[in-house]
Amino acid sequence: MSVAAKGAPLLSRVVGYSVAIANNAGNIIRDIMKKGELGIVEKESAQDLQTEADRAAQRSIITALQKYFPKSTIIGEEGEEEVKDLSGQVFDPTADSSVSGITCPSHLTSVAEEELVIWVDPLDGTAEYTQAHECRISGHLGVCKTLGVSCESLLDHVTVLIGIASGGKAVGGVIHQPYYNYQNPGSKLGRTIWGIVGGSVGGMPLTAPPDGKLIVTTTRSHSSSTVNDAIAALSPTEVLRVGGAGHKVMMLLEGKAHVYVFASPGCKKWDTCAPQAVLEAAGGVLSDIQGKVIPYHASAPHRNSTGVLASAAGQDHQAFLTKIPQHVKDNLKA
Ligand SMILES: O=P(O)(O)O[C@H]1[C@H](O)[C@@H](O)[C@H](OP(=O)(O)O)[C@@H](O)[C@H]1O
Ligand SMILES: [Mg+2]
Ligand SMILES: [Mg+2]
Ligand SMILES: [Mg+2]
Repeated sequence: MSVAAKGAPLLSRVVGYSVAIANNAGNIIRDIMKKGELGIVEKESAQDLQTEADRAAQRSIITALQKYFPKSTIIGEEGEEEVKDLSGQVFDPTADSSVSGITCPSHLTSVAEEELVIWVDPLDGTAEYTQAHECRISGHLGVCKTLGVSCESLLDHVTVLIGIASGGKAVGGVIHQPYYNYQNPGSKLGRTIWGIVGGSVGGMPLTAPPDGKLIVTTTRSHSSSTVNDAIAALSPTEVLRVGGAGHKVMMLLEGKAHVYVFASPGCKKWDTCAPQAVLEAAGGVLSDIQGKVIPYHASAPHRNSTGVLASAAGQDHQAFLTKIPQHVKDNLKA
């Protein structure tokens, strides 16, 4: 059923419109990088930056969601003030009928707008976005001398996250990756995956990670002894250190990693709500490092102070949890 269809469940419409809204935010993010005026400001620290792309993407996402779902509660990473200066333009998602096949499980078909809490991360991977920009203005080509990876590849860590919660649970989500396909100049950039837990998932093919290996994906910029102890306890065959909470979960969905381990209080509800919903729609699991469900009520603390553990579909999440050392779990108390 098309999301525009009158009888479509509200949750299906929110997911369907959010795909178009996230794709539009991806255009804004790419345009600002192209113009090269990022307007970088520090938030809590020099490691916690915000760019004009974060602000403009958030304005476009939240004003559109507010217009079409005014009774829902919308929480964006970049706070209230970043939404105020409206240029009067509100993106219209209803014209985009590219999304089809969204199915909603019976227990979610009657969810009311007032029950929805929408967690928005307008640009996940700001550090990688700004580093790629720095590389460009300093004329780096190919492998970046300071980073040891190709500067352009950092752009692949950037995602736009729109997560939908009902009853404090992640139930729907959209992950847009604006620089997907950057390796093929001239090709269409960007891809978007969406899902409803217990319903359908779509937008990109799902691939299981390889047998006979255990590939862990984790932080590239917030390591600690606790983070590394948790990783070592799983005896991985490979560790991929990358940016972006959304990007790490995409790696689980496309078979590049078996598990995402982040034994640190670094990420927030807007980093995990959308990835959790899409991952669980695809058969995976996301919990905190103790194995507890992450709450997404409007009044939930924004910080995920007890870490993140996410397993690809078909992996034994409980077995991973059992291997996490007790001192790691003790270090990450709520
Ligand atoms: O939206 P941003 O601020 O880029 O989100 C951050 C997360 O908050 C942070 O936890 C992630 O840290 P790691 O790279 O160490 O996983 C960062 O990548 C972004 O997702
Ligand atoms: Mg984020
Ligand atoms: Mg962000
Ligand atoms: Mg941020």
